Amino acid sequence: MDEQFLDLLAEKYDTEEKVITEIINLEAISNLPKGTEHFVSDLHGEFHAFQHVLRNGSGNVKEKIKDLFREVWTDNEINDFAVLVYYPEEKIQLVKADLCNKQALNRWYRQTIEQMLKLISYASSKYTRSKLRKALPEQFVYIVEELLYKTDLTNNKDSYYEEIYQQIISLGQADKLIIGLAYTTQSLVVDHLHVVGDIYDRGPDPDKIMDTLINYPSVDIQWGNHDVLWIGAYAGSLVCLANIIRICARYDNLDIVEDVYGINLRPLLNLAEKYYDNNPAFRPKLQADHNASEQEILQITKIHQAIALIQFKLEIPIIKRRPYFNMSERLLLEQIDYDKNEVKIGGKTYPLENTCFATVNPQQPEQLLEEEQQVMEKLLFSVQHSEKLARHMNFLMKKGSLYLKYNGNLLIHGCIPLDEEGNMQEMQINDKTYSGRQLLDVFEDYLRYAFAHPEETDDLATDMVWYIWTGECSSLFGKREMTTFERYFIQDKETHKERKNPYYHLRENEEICRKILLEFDLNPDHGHVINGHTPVKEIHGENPVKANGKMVVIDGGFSKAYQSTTGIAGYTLLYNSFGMQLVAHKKFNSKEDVLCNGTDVLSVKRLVDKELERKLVRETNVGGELLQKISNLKNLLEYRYMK
Ligand SMILES: O=P(O)(O)OC[C@H]1O[C@](O)(COP(=O)(O)O)[C@@H](O)[C@@H]1O
Ligand SMILES: [Mn+2]
Repeated sequence: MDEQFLDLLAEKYDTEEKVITEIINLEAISNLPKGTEHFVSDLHGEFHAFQHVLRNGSGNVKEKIKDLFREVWTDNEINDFAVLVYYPEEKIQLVKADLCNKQALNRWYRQTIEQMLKLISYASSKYTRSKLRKALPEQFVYIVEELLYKTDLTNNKDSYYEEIYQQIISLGQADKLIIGLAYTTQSLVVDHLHVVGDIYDRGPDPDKIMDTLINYPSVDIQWGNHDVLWIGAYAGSLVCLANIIRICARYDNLDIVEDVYGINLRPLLNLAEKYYDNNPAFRPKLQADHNASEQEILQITKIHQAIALIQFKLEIPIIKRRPYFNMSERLLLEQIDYDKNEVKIGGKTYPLENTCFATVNPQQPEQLLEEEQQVMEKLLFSVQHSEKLARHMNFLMKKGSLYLKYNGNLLIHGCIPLDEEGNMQEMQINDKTYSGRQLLDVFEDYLRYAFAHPEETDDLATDMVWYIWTGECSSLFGKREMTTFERYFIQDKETHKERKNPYYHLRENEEICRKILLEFDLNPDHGHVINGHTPVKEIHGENPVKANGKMVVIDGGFSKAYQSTTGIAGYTLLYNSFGMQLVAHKKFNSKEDVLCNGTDVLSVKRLVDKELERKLVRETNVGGELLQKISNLKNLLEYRYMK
């Protein structure tokens, strides 16, 4: 082993005792049961529903409460306590309003603190003391440890412990302590979070989700196509930028762009007011509780058209300069007969409706008006100078990747592009052909390059980010085409269909999933492919667990806009030392509903896979790192101290 490396290591472990203590410590940790992984996907800006799933650990919190108190508590008591763990601040206020005098409240405090400690002790039983310490509310660590680790079998210290409880209450610290312990419990039931893509678009609060993730102790992200669109905009792709604004307009979410990220929409609005009018195809999809006035709706409708047309124009030169994107069928502005108001697609002619082509020059439809050009330049400047967006995009890059191999599983938002025979679909980029894992690695390299060079706006890397959003070989899109134009302007629903990659029917087949796992050097006997992206239509009997358990699809639709097609409000997945369980969530109404009615979103659990033997830390990704560290320390021991 490299002596220089060992010398460096010796600076930290400068006595034999220190080396030995660390080896013992790491060996012990690697023999603990593996921590619980929590998988979520397709959050689509639904911050409150996401918060709820995080706070209840996909049902894990309640499960632990039941394990402990099932024999002695009613269902109502269990629910009440669970709600206290999820939303401690609000629940304490409700309890206070309910209890009529101070004595009753103090009794409640006394018993609640003790119950919380029991729960924490149980939820932390597979972790080291040091890990638990880190999860405890900082200002109470000493007191809580004292109460958690009481070992006095002779009862000599009973009054000492009782005094601690009473002092906490009389010094007015009970609220703070209970709140802190509730958050400790939430963080103990899940060890690591995977977000399998699509944080952005459609719902109102992706920024709040990003802030939550930034503060989450242990998380990784597999980018979704919508996340890549935002990364692309920040990286200098004008067409990605037009797309994100179009989608925000469509879902009445322009506040995210304007108020949250501070991007000035005034120039775009001026342009929109000048060239566009009301148009039924471009009226925003409004949330049930919206309070937009007709005048505001009209403004959004105009912005929506202005930016959609800019998007369609911007696509043309990219499609032309990248023939291997194989997207010439999407040059639709060139296929329009502007006099007859018709378009030709796939040899067929369709009448157009709700058209708004005032800014289009039929001879050169790709040409932006000078005003449009200026609007886009200003928008891009604004986007690239938004501090908040920079923080969120940098985090997406740091914690994110196109796919992830983690504890034997393959996590990917969309698909592995395949041909009808189940071979890895090939894509030619410049003069080279790529497929499977190699293709995904190339995509990721381009995306990272584009992000690192935001000043380049028309290079291949930047175009490639847009391709990942919408190209047929993209592992995040997985469809032959995106029919945005047809959905706005053509009535015939046949044209709206987006043909899915063969992956989406082939993934039902176990052999295919095994082949994919092998492509990524994963063990097909133990691994699973975990996908988001396509809403699982439970109401039509679709099964999220496919290919004899090798494939799990967890997009059940956090996105409110899609809940009527899925019939539920999303799936999440838990993977603990005993195996994998899928959780189906019922629709989340509001935090207030949970607090007032004590009803949790009912979550139905289903076993996906059961480990024959309990899985230990040493068998995980993190365990691999620990074992490497142990081996380094053993080398150090020999090199430095055992001569
Ligand atoms: O539901 P909308 O807003 O019309 O969006 C539809 C578009 O979204 C997409 O489904 C992509 O978004 P998802 O990744 O959420 O599926 C496109 O394939 C489709 O054209
Ligand atoms: Mn998606």
